[in-house]
Amino acid sequence: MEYIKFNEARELDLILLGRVAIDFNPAYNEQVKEEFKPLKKVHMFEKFVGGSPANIAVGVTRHGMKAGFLGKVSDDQFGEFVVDYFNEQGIDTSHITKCKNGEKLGLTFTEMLSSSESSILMYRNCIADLQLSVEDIDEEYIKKAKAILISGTALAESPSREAALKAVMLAKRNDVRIIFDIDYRAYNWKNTDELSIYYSTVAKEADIIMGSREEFDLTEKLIKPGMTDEESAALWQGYHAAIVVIKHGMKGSTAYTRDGQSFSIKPFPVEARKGFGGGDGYGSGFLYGLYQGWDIIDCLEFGSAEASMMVKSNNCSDSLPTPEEVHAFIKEEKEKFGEMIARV
Ligand SMILES: Nc1ncnc2c1ncn2[C@@H]1O[C@H](COP(=O)(O)OP(=O)(O)O)[C@@H](O)[C@H]1O
Ligand SMILES: O=C(O)C[C@@H](O)[C@H](O)C(=O)COP(=O)(O)O
Repeated sequence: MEYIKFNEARELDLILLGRVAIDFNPAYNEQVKEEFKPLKKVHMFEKFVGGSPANIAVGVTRHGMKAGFLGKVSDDQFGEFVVDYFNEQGIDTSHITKCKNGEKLGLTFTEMLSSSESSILMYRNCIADLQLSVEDIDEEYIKKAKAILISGTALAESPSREAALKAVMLAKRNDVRIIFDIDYRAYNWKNTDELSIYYSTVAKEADIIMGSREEFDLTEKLIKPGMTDEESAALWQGYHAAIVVIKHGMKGSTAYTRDGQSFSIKPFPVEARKGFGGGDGYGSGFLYGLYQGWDIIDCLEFGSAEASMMVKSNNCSDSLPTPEEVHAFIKEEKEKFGEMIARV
């Protein structure tokens, strides 16, 4: 069954709007192998493009999809690094603009303490990505896409907040599907009421909503706190959502479809290097499957496999796999652990 219809005539599969940053992760390669250790003890870091929507842009592009990015970068070498990297990947950068008042890209230092403990130290003062403004949102560009993905971080502050809401409104009137990745990062928000106001505004318009249980709780705070997954899915499907994906970390995740069905998947067991990057691998893989017209359970399996591959890796962007690599990973895991390893 087809749950979502994309306008096939559109040149871009997906425009992603929001956060792009720089990740500095403890170096880990054949020459320099930093073991798990506290951040203060790390001597060498590797630099990667980071930030959830930027990572998903890389992920879907590795899968052969055509993506564009709507965002703001710093007017310095880190900004150039992002644009160069995106160009090398084949991401359309025509609507990435430079900040004019010295705002800087966010810097993220990831601490990897053990396979189940990781955290991030963020430098986000005078931040570039939240400078995206309504002038940057061009209707002609939005019209080129089958769908737009809004990352919740973009709603944290003005002017980015209005830019994201404008993009949603223009998508709506131009037959562009809206994907809302709640992408909650506490450090961006002043209080949880604001968060519920803006998250729920976008969730009401979205065709697909993806988030963790905690993220749905935050979104629903001023509507009806304490809902079950089934109640949340029904709430958003009462607006526009055709698919609501609710994640419970290592316990697995479920996609609720508008016809009242639900499909669940578990993570593939791996030795994780960090918790970050799982959500972006999951999003990239799930959306790829959906664009291929696969059954929802296959989209979920693909997303879950890609998530597991990403938590195992040392970064959240550069290691995003090709479809062939994800298929090979799934095959290997099934040979080791059985056909139903991730399926519930
Ligand atoms: N330690 C792990 N091992 C395998 N898969 C994992 C692990 N941690 C997370 N994942 C996968 O990554 C997905 C997204 O992780 P989650 O923590 O829910 O989101 P986010 O990365 O957005 O915070 C999970 O649904 C799961 O499939
Ligand atoms: O920007 C961040 O919050 C952390 C980054 O290190 C990372 O690039 C990221 O965004 C990971 O997102 P996730 O896949 O949702 O964990």
